[in-house]
Amino acid sequence: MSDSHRVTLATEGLGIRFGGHQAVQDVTASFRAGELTAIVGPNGAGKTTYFNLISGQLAATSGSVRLHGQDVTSFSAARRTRLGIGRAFQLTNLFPQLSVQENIRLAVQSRAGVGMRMFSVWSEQKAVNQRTAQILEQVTMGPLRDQIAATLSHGNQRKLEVAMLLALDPEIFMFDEPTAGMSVDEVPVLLELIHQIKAMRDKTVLLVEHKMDVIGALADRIIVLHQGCLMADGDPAEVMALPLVQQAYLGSTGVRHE
Ligand SMILES: Nc1ncnc2c1ncn2[C@@H]1O[C@H](COP(=O)(O)OP(=O)(O)OP(=O)(O)O)[C@@H](O)[C@H]1O
Repeated sequence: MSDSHRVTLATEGLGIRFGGHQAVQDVTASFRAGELTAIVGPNGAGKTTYFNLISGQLAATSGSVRLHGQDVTSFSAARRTRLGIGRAFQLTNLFPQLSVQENIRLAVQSRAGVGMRMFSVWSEQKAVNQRTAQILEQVTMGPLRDQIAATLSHGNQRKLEVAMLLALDPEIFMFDEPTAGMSVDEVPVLLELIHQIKAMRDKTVLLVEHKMDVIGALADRIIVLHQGCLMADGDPAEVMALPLVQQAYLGSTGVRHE
């Protein structure tokens, strides 16, 4: 099997119960390098909870999460991050009082573990500076490098968050409604960034998304959750055409409920 199609992440019978409510139930799915999977479903279907179970923000009450076959279900979120599960949080990863450049620099340093080897501080700092400049350019935020993160527009804050995730260079990228709250003209740049990540071929991308145009532009595959259960999994066009999905996700009128 080529490297870009190997399974990197999998959930087996994954579930969580909150008191009497089974928010996610018996979800078995595997995700491959070079593939972007959109996770869709009506409000309250369990999409964010499924994400939380994968990234470790929530502890599963049944089933397992596997990274390259290793069972990481009992690992903390921080440990999963170190192993390569990277999640863009809705702006909670930013340091609001630092500049764009300083934010990215911190993420690059964190990835590189700078400071551990004093004898090579100079060359490490040079490498950090180069990588920071490269990411600033990639996310087209060069002109904003000295702006304080808290003063950025919402769209640019979301972009900075993706930039920081890029700097951390995880193997698994998880995005939960990355374009939420963005203005129409801010959306294409972010989609292009996610497209670039997918085009790296060795990254596995998971995307929780409501907007059909975003899904259409990016998804190789769609997973549908409904009342916590996996209802469909497959090719986007085929999955969205299923009567079951049309009814549950789009509603009988064909209009999605935001
Ligand atoms: N910490 C929690 N405690 C209790 N119930 C919870 C908790 N987190 C989520 N739930 C419940 O689990 C269900 C799934 O919620 P979740 O946020 O995962 O849905 P979602 O598909 O992401 O919805 P949306 O599209 O509205 O974001 C909901 O009924 C929600 O109320």
